[in-house]
Amino acid sequence: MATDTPAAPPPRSPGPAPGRDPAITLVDVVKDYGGARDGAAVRGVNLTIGQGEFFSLLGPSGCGKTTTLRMIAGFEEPTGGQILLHGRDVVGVPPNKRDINLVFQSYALFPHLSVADNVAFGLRRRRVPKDEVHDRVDRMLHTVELADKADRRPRQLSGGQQQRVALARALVNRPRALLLDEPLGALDLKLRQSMQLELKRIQREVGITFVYVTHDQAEALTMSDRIAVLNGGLVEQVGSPREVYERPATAFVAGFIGTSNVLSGRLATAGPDTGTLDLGDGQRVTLPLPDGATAGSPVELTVRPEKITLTATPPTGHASRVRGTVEEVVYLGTSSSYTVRTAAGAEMTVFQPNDGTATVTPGRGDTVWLSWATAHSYPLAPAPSAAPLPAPGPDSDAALIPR
Ligand SMILES: Nc1ncnc2c1ncn2[C@@H]1O[C@H](COP(=O)(O)OP(=O)(O)OP(=O)(O)O)[C@@H](O)[C@H]1O
Repeated sequence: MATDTPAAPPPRSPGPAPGRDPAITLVDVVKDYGGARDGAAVRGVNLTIGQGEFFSLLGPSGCGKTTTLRMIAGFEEPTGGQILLHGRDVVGVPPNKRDINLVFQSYALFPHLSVADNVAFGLRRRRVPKDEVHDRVDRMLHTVELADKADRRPRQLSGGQQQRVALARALVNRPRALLLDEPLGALDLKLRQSMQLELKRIQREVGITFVYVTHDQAEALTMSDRIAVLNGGLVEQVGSPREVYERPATAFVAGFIGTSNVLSGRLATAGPDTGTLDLGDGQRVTLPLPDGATAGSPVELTVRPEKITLTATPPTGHASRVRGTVEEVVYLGTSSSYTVRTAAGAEMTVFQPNDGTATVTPGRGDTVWLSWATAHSYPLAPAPSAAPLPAPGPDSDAALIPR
């Protein structure tokens, strides 16, 4: 890993989704519960979530996903920054006045009520006319494909079906946005995967903005229009699933989403569009030139394991080529994973499809060459840091709260 700062940050796509009006905007949002040894839970988050977008907050445990969601819902107040719902600042507005619904992992259905009555509950409480309640519940149960289970009690349903009732109950109120906090966390893998596609279909059908919290990168990639990757209370990148996977902005994003190889060094040559790291012995790594980088600049880059080709002899044609020794081979069915120690001492992972196209199938201890195209080297930016808090004034407590 480089100790110096790499040359230039790649774009982080922080703006609103193209072609959509903003539904939820977070401006420099901070949440400090106080007393935490490692600082605030949320340290300055800026996001614009578009109307009708399926937007995920993705990150490891403790990165601030739930806190961010609860602040949007109004169950927590930020200690700094602004939260706008459809352009209106809602800091201080109670949850039931925000036109937003929240769905949790625990379904909290009423056990003594039928499925239909569970879904109708909120509408009846708001004294919506009887016929309208009937129509809306009926339509919603069709949307979640539970029309034939309308008279059942929750305990007579599977976990996935109960979660769909919870979803129908939230959606029947026609909130302007639905916030979902790991709603599939309690389901087994197969059911979770089918519910992911189901949720996506329902979201598309109802057209409501979904903000979805998950620590599961595969889940976020499957369902989202865009993903915000959080780490330590800060957003490291916002982008489409393809963008965050193919063009991770930081080493954290590259490592958190899928498997990646991170390499670093100083540019031997730079320009006009390509930079080269010279590893000696005929080995080199080429990359698209980061903005402002010149010969001698430190760079950090990532390359995905499936973009790398293995050969027994030095390859021709590919811009990047590195020699190494195979340390581990794992057969994964559709592909094999190779762990390779490079001549420079770095550990790299390579995936090769088991479809007959691989030119070599080396074993442990074999010398191999790794090669890939320049475009598959992606330059990384340093991790973001929290915006500095304003210095407190000499006699003002309020100055301690950045707002
Ligand atoms: N009510 C609270 N009081 C004090 N600290 C809190 C409170 N709620 C959360 N935290 C702390 O804030 C940080 C972020 O928590 P948060 O629940 O937002 O993370 P998360 O990303 O949702 O994690 P997980 O995936 O484990 O739910 C953690 O360090 C957590 O311990």
